[in-house]
Amino acid sequence: MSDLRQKALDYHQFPVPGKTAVALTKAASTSLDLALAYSPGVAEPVREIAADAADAYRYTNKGNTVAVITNGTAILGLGNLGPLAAKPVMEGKALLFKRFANIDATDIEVKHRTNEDFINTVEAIADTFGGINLEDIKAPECFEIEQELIKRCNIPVFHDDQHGTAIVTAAGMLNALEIQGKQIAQAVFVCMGAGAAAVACMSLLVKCGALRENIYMLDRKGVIHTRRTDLNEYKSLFANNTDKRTLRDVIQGADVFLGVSGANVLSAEDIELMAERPIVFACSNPDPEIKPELAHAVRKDLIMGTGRSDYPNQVNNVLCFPFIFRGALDVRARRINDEMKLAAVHAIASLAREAVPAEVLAAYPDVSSLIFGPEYVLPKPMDPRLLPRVARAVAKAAIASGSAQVNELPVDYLL
Ligand SMILES: O=C([O-])CC(=O)C(=O)O
Ligand SMILES: [Mg+2]
Repeated sequence: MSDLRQKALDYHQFPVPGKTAVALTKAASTSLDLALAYSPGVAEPVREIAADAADAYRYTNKGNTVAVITNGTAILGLGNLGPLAAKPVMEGKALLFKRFANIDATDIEVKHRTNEDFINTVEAIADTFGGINLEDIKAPECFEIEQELIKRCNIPVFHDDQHGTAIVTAAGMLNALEIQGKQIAQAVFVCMGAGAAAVACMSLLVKCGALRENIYMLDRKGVIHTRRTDLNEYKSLFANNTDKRTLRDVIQGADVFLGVSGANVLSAEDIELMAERPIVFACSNPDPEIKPELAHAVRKDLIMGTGRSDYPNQVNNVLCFPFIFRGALDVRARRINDEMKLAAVHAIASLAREAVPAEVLAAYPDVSSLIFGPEYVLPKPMDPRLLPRVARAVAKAAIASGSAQVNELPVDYLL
């Protein structure tokens, strides 16, 4: 592990500090180039945009940019370490936007006093960009911040830790349920954790057909039930009218455990109590709610996913955010709505059912085969089919649902 630590620090430090830089897309060698790029030529697009704001998409980089914005209050699973400490993660998201979807992302770390200050700051700069990816903002503030910014901005605002995570979780869950021979409307879910990812995952699974009364969500105080008086409005959405109070009470007979909480909170004895053919997504990073080795030792009929890249079935929002923004930007979507999110879920899920090209296998030399089944319920991040499939599905859904401002895709779009 200390080897990885030094490698990671060196990776970030050399040959230049950080992970991203600005590149020019136009010639800037001659005096004519400069006369076009800057004074006097630059005045022409200025006049066009002043007359019609939509021309910003035509004459500037707006339509291919995303701002990755945080306040550093919930950095990965590391906690509230402040905006500056979040910068490597935000640069990392920018790297992934560029690497997987050729989107130019800018990281922005905001220091603020009140939530209103944060919202005002983001609103004030939003028109610069084609979209806003909110990242690593703690619950429950993240809910209000996102909802308010969606209202105030004309571009998509998407809290990745809620919806990116939820979309990938739902895609993997639909596949895992099918492999285990379970119907989503009959499945009993235990969700350990009640933060941004938990609320978003369970809300999206309800939209995919899960029944609210079959969901038991737990926070630090235990099961979230209708007689609790300490719940915020987001947790209240999942208050179950039940006498069950503890993880042990609800895990008995459960079909699914989703962990978005902390390390080692699920025991082997808990897993033994689950229904036949259970599904466990233990997504806490870096240490899951239960180690896969321990879970498999007690249940041979289990499908297991984690947030980690060194086990099968990695549930990580990188399978979603570059591609959902690609599709949204390409049709100038005003919002990322439920139709677009569900289109992403189904595009990601269906890709895992198809044969994997040799280049994907080559990118994962440690795995011998990637065939739809208990060890492969989600595509791999390096799968080049993710970009065209997910972006196309999202763009089409944006057009069909009335969120797009460009209502036709080129016939060869992303082919
Ligand atoms: O960065 C990741 O790997 C996933 C993520 O958004 C988080 O943990 O906050
Ligand atoms: Mg995050």
